[in-house]
Amino acid sequence: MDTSLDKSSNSDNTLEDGAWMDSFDKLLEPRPKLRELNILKKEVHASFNRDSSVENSINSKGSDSIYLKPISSDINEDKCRKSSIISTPLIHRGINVDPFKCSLSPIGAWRLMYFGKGKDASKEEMIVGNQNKRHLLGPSMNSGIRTIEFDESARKASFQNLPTIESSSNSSNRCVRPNNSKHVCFESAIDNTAKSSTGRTLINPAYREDDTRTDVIQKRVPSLTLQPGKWRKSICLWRRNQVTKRSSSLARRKSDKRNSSVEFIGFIDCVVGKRKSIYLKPERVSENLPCIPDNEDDWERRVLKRCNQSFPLPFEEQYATDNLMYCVKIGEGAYGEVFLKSTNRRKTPDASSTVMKIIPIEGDIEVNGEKQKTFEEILSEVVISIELANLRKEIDSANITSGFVNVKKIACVKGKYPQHLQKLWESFDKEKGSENDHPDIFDETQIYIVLELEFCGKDLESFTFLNAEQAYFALVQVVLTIAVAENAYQFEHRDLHWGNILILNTTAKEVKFTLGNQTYAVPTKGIKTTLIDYTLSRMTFDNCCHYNDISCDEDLFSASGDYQFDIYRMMREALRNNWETFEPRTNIFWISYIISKMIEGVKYKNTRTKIHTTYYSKLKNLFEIILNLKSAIECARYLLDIKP
Ligand SMILES: Nc1ncnc2c1ncn2[C@@H]1O[C@H](COP(=O)(O)OP(=O)(O)OP(=O)(O)O)[C@@H](O)[C@H]1O
Repeated sequence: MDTSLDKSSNSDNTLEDGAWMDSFDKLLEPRPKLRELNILKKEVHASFNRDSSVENSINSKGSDSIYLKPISSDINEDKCRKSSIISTPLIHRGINVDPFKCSLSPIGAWRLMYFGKGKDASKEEMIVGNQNKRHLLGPSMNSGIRTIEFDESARKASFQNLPTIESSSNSSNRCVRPNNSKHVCFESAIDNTAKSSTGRTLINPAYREDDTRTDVIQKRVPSLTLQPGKWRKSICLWRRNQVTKRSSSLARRKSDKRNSSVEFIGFIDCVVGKRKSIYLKPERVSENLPCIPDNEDDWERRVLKRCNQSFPLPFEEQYATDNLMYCVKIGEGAYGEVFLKSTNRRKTPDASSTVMKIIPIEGDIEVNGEKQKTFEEILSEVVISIELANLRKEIDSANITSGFVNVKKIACVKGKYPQHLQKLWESFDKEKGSENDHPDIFDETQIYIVLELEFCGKDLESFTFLNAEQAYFALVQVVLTIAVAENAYQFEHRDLHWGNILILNTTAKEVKFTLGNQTYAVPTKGIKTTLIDYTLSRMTFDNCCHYNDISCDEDLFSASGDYQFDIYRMMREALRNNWETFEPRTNIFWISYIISKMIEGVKYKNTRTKIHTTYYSKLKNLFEIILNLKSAIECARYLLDIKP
């Protein structure tokens, strides 16, 4: 085997495909077929040995890797680098160049068998391409070979319900292929740990083998590696990328008579689930009826009522330049744009600033690769946002909290995107790069919902705590906030990752909560926490259950890269994939995740003090028992030491 590389004579310092193979290897070689399918990147190069493929997979920065890169950080990649390297580094083999340009390993995470064998080979590859588990082609962060068996009925089920993948950890690692089923073998993991962003590992007692809850873990096969925190945009981008690849590859294959019968199954229709609202009145529960008749005008009327309007107002007038003197774009989602309106010339955000989320709705054109939301779909988000914000108003004196983001105003506007907002969009694009469509795509008929929210500070991921005591009391605030909403509205947040907990410094000494008519004052320790983003949330309001049906979102349930992605699977298991069900344990799962982040993940200024050590131990002890609790209310009682 010739491993020599002449850097000077060839800028592409890679071996010829197949250079490392002997004749037997060549017989079994699946890669040309994979490349044809566009499953494997064309620029994947042969590795020196099988295990070095992991290096191959992590040395690329530029290619369209299955690792979804954050806009601003490489944490995920670094973490993979730390945890996945299993081979001899090139340097130890006396090679001082980096011949590997790809980020997707040809061998490492997958051990594909039965490719390229006999007449049926191409057919079989198509079926692999058809699997909803297509993204399993990613390098696993963990080790251990699993045998995965796909047959036709299992494949269908995988679109509807729980994963169809069965663990065969007790059986041999070899696949045996009966005539009528398709088998794919690849490396995967049964990961019973919570991984920190620093790459260290927290073992959660709930994941021990003897616990029935390990079913959750046994069933899942992590594959799509996501950046911890905000996942929606990454998953959307990844899906768009996959769809583009697949449609061009499908077009190619359609022109190929031999394979013309093979079709891909669409999979981008369920990006963040489907928002639903159903009646819970006893006589209507069994019918699962929508809260209001399926009449488009009625949905619009309801949204407008929530906006205190009877028709959409002109966008340009409502958000005129004069009202937006100190405005800047601060973020974006697949749903739309986020601007910050400050009250001072320096545009420094404070509690008087307003965050404006501008969401185009009802239009025919796709925005950021997505269909626009309808009045029907936006209604329940509007209702949840308003009612949770109203919990601060003491309307219901039994349950009071200011822990949910305050909604200053919701407006429904119509027209072209105002020029000055377009300019702010362009400045953001220039400085940070936007993945969204330019807002000049909207014409005068476009309708938008503008959510004006109180500015609530930095998210948990970027905040630096003084010490663990401050973090502990932040946790108490979060738990009480959820507990109050749980009590008032059977609320479950369902997506409480560290990007959705905001923290602002405060001079107030304490923050009050009323939970079931009892008022508690929690020390702030100088900070106030606020929860945002109810896209996946569930609540019962006015006999109506508002929830997001993500039962078919296989990609989200297959994601890995952080304990966060186990939580989606744990919720699915607890809810038996019926997302309208009230199951307050989902709140406990997220509290467990937040504690894990406070133990490993968040930043602390002073870690050498006694107070830090004391509260750090408290967090660790709490992490040990948290999954034994059944609701945020029970957790609040536990933290406040209240007897039930
Ligand atoms: N009330 C608020 N105060 C301060 N910052 C906010 C507030 N609401 C949102 N942000 C910030 O604005 C940015 C966009 O937030 P948002 O939650 O709407 O988008 P996202 O969650 O990234 O999108 P998606 O819902 O698609 O995941 C984030 O950086 C978030 O921290």
